[in-house]
Amino acid sequence: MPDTAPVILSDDPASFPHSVLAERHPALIRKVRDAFPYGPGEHRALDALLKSAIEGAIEPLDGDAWWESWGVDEYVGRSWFEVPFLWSESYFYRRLLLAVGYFGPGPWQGVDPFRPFKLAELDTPEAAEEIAALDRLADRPVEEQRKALLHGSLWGNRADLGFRIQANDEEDEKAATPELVADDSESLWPLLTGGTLFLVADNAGRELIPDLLLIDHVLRHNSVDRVVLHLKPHPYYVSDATTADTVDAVRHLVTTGTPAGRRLWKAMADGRVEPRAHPFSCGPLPYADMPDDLREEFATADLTVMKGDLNYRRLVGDLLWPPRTPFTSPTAYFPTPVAALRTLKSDVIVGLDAEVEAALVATEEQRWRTSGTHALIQVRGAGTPPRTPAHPMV
Ligand SMILES: O=P(O)(O)OC[C@H]1O[C@](O)(CO)[C@@H](O)[C@@H]1O
Repeated sequence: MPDTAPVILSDDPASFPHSVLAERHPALIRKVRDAFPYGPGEHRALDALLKSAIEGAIEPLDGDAWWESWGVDEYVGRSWFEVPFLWSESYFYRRLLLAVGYFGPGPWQGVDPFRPFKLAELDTPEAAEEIAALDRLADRPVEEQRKALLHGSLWGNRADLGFRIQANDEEDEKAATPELVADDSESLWPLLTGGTLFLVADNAGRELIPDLLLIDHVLRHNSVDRVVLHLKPHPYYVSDATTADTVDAVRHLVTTGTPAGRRLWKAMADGRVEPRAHPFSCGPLPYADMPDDLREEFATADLTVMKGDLNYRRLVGDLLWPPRTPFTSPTAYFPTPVAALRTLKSDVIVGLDAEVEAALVATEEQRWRTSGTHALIQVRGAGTPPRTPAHPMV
């Protein structure tokens, strides 16, 4: 199997990355503009960002030491579409926050432009049903509870706990298994037998609620001593969870009378659930390039669970790997056993069986890669020696 693969760019107008930059980003600027009564200065900055993102070039982020270390100077002057997709998407969110004055100083400093969307998610009937389903789950055998909670966390807002509990085993297989293109969950549970779990969170709202319920479960039933919850230090990719979003989610569980809410609140107070927010979590690079302090921190985990599509891209590299590349290969550098729970929303994929890939291509051509209708649970246990892979820059 190859050690590396082509970096995903956005320069092909027929590609998924191109549509993200050319269509989703402008639509997001419109949404944010409509959600707040920003003043003329912010509107002008958003206009300038829109123009730059579509027809302009990468500009310096003056005085930003992190972004300088992440290669901004190297890309200045190049089209957003010609630099790695992973890099340009992150750069977009940085520029968006700058445009709305998030980093201040000024009246909009610290005002999360995505907060209204994240809060709205907590008040949906689907979120209420998911919490209600927990009561019904409480009487089930622990194995059934953990499977339902794992799948609730995996599918985030798509396949709720209600669905998992109501379906009997046969229906469950029929409805869920074909959607899972890889399922290493049997290797996951033995890794969750004690010590420290690092969970690298993805989205707030209806994804974070099941993540928190899973955390509560492994603290109670899997002898996990401590969970380090990696969050974003500031708003990112619209719905990514920050500490403030986590507090909103735990408070929501408490105010809806969910017993897990009180337990999680207490676990945060006594340090068994510890939020972390490293600047690299909003960086535009793969985890293979993480700084030494973060690598050393991850190395203290007994297991790291990466949630979501973006974390997957950063874990294996945002590269066009042959889909049958073993998951163990591009993750071998990671300092701990690592698991990915991800719905497929971008072109990157590794660890597929030949038959699974053939069936997906036969029925959907390449749409399965980005449609969000498939998911995976992939695990690399202990025993694969860490190494430093080559992640090419463009
Ligand atoms: O929330 P998730 O699962 O990380 O998904 C984010 C994904 O959405 C996209 O930004 C596309 O909209 C992908 O590029 C990215 O990987």
